[in-house]
Amino acid sequence: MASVLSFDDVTVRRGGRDILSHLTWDVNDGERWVVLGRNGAGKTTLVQLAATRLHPTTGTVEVLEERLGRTDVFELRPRIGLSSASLAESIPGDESVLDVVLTASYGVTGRWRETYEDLDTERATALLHAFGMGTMLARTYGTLSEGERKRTQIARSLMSDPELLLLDEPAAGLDLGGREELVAALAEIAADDRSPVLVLVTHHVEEIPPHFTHVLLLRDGAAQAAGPLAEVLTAQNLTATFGVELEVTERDGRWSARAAAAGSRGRRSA
Ligand SMILES: Nc1ncnc2c1ncn2[C@@H]1O[C@H](COP(=O)(O)OP(=O)(O)OP(=O)(O)O)[C@@H](O)[C@H]1O
Repeated sequence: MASVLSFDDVTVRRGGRDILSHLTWDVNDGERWVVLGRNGAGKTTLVQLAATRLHPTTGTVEVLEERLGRTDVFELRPRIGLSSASLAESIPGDESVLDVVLTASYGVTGRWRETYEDLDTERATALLHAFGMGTMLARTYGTLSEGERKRTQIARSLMSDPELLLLDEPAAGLDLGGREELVAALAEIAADDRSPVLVLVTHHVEEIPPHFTHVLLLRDGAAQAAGPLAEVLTAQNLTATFGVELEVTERDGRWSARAAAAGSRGRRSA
């Protein structure tokens, strides 16, 4: 099975603190991972490493079998789809929806003098249709609702037909209907053998789409637990990860979690 991500004893130090600490994590072809952890656990830092936007302070990171520090990241980046808040912030408000997606072919945000083939335009249009944005191709990004922006960002992240797709909190800011539409769209991608390897960062187990296979639980920059969803997403592991006594249930591939009843509700451990 081909390795897609391989983190070996990875530490990232910032401001005198280890924000990722001795993390070892392997993602292989065909897998669909969820990364869960409370605020500040290091999830976005992990995505930045996987997206080749950041190098580890110590340890090694291999992305698509290329080792960071020994490879040209600009050649690697088109093979990786990324949807994140920091990338979204770099999209100009006056960019058309079609161009937001089209410009991913060159890994840029903001159309300038690049030339695009008809095939690129057709692919961008098809992706926007697939994410329910087909009637808004000419709208400017700045005029979209949060849900429409999120769908445009995901269409963009698929434009280069990536081998690895990183989605950092794609459901943040969506209403219930928007979240459910997104979860359904991601479930469809996850179920398709031709889809890239997926890594989805979230705070909420309710946002885990069906057909996801593995979970990494991060706490204080370290792996609390990692492995197949059904084995790892237990009340005990979630409680340790979030520092609150939690109960977890699964039905038809969807998960939910709530504070455990009787006495322990809302209590945080150190
Ligand atoms: N450049 C930096 N200098 C100092 N601290 C940093 C820097 N970047 C991130 N951090 C800290 O590292 C920790 C992990 O940040 P990160 O954004 O990876 O967490 P996260 O799990 O994505 O959090 P959230 O769920 O709140 O988005 C946080 O405490 C953050 O304040």
